[in-house]
Amino acid sequence: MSKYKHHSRSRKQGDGDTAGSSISIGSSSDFEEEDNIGPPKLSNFGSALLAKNNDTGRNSLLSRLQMAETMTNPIDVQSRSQTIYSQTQESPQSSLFAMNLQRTNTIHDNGFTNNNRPISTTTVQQDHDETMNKDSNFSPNNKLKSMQQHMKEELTSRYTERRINRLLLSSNRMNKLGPAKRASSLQNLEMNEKYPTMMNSNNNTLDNGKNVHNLTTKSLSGSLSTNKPIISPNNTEAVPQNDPLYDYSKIDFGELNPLQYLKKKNLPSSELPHISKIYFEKRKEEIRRAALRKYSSSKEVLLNKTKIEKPETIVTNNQENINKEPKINSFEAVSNKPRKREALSNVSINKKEPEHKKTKKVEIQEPIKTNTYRRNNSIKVNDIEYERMEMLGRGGSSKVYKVKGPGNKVYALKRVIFDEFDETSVNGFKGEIELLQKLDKMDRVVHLYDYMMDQGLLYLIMECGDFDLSQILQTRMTEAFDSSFIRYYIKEMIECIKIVHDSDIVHSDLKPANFVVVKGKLKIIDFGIANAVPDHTVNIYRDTQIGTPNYMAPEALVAMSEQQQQSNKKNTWKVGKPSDIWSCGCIIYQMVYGKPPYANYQGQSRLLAIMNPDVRIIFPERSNDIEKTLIPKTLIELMKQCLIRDPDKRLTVDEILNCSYLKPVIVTEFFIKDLIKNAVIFGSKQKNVSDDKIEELTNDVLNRLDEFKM
Ligand SMILES: Nc1ncnc2c1ncn2[C@@H]1O[C@H](COP(=O)(O)OP(=O)(O)OP(=O)(O)O)[C@@H](O)[C@H]1O
Repeated sequence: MSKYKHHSRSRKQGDGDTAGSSISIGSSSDFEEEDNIGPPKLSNFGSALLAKNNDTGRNSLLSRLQMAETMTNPIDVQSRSQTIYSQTQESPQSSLFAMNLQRTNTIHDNGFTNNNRPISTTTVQQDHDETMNKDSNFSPNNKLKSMQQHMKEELTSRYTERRINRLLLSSNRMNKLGPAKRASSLQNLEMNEKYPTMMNSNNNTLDNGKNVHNLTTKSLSGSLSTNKPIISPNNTEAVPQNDPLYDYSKIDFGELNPLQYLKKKNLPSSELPHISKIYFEKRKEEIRRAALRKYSSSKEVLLNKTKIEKPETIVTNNQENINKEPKINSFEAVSNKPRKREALSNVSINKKEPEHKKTKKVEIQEPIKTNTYRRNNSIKVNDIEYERMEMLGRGGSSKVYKVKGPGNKVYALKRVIFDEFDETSVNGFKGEIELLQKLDKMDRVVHLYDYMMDQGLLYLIMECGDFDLSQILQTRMTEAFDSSFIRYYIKEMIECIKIVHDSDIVHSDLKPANFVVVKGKLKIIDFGIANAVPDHTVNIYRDTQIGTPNYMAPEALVAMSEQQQQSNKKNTWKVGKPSDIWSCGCIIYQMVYGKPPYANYQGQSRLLAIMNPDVRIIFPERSNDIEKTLIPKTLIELMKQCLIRDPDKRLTVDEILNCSYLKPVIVTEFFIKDLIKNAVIFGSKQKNVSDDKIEELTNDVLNRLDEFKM
């Protein structure tokens, strides 16, 4: 505020001064940039003093002397001197100007001379003459030139200092500039090299005198232009500036985080982003090394188990493998060649083997790194190129794409990311491939054409479906209850499960999304946590994954929860074919009422509700939609029979397929009339009809039904 006042005041005074109104020190092109970022400009009056009679627009004592000569009123002189005094408090240039005035011993801060004499033209002239006399070598012109030169240097020094200050504070921003801007910033820095002595002398005052940097001009510009380390005097360690070749191991953070390190080494806060970057680079490296160690040991274990033929490549290529990690977020594959046909021939499931001794036959083939293939939307799986068309869906750790293969044939490509170091998940996927292979000839299981497994990525090339059952149910949500639709899809679904159960496999994660319609037929697509049931065993114990809680059977959840409580035991739980029937019951329930039985419970309470026998499932008589259609009793009965808590009492797939809801008898009107007529005639002759007689009659009617079916 005061600055503004003085400034305007000097301007006003300068208004009457021809030089002051038109000349300013900032008018030179050299300083144009400073309009925005440089130090405050001199007042017009000060500018005039410095600039008048100088063709290049620079400072001139002559102008000051000339002005002093024109001043006849001492008060005028005093007020102008006060203005100068005020300026010395406000801006570096003004203070510089005052310094120069002091050097000449002519005008003192308060408008008085050193001897406390009021300033007058005579005083100025006198002092001037005295000065001239002290140094006989100094002609007035020489002195003026020398002063001009000195003031120019001082100004440049201050200007440079400010620039360096700013650059230090924004040095981290430099790194974010584009090449062009960075180059221009560096150009500005180059001038600093012209004044190394000045810069050295100003070093200690940088950064508000907090003694944080003490950089030399050379080290700064050098570091920024050549990416060499900045060296702090308090810090013997160097801070590399984006130097890719810099050995980060030189910096030892110890237990410190970047901020603590910064403080300990007394580095400026502007270095924090850079230090942090180095810190995280180091951390990343450490993690990589740890992963490498784990990778080596896991691979060794895996090799022993799966008898991989070329173990030496794993060991020798460890570093290489890590560097060539596939990018998991893109549709890219590390194209390896796992000799798929050989792998498939290895697939065989020995049902006789006890569960704990079961050996996985699908082997991970060592990658042959000659065949990497990436092109836009294309991917090669075992040397066959597929072009991505659209995404079909995604699962917990997978994405499924519709792709076009040789001869424009359409396939589903499932790309799964898994932890290659986690033996359980590796085995899980191998198990899924085995099951798909085992059921390959079956009509109700999606066909697996090819697969490729390597380095945490699994690719499955499968038969492509049009929709999955969850999508179908979703679109039906808004429509009224339709018994024919429900009957059709229950039948389709149970046909799929029958294939699985007949192969002594328990799926254990049945849900609508795991069925797709392929050319009008429902098929199972997913065997993520399925497993083969050993002979003569009803239930098997599964480890690893949990199914989808909405559709999970109570016994599976109870067993799992018991296992969890015994922390020393493995996290396993019991599933059997009846568990799949429960899941089917839940899916049928969703078809009828729009959501699975326990859908109204959320999270943990849903699991508890499923496990709790006191929480009974309600089977409303009418549908949930606006029409409130009466639900066929046979359908309600079917649901109830699937959702019995006792697994042994649940229906089997064959029983479901033969249930009266799925095998309804539709008769003609004539049949009903005939039946009633016969019943009345028979009743009129009989006083009482025994239960046995009714049973006999019923069977008779049923046996003749085929004749009367519509
Ligand atoms: N062969 C296929 N044809 C058409 N769509 C498919 C096919 N395979 C999968 N999808 C779609 O991709 C979705 C996810 O597939 P999938 O269930 O196999 O993944 P996932 O990782 O095993 O899922 P989750 O682990 O949740 O069961 C499916 O719900 C389906 O919509």
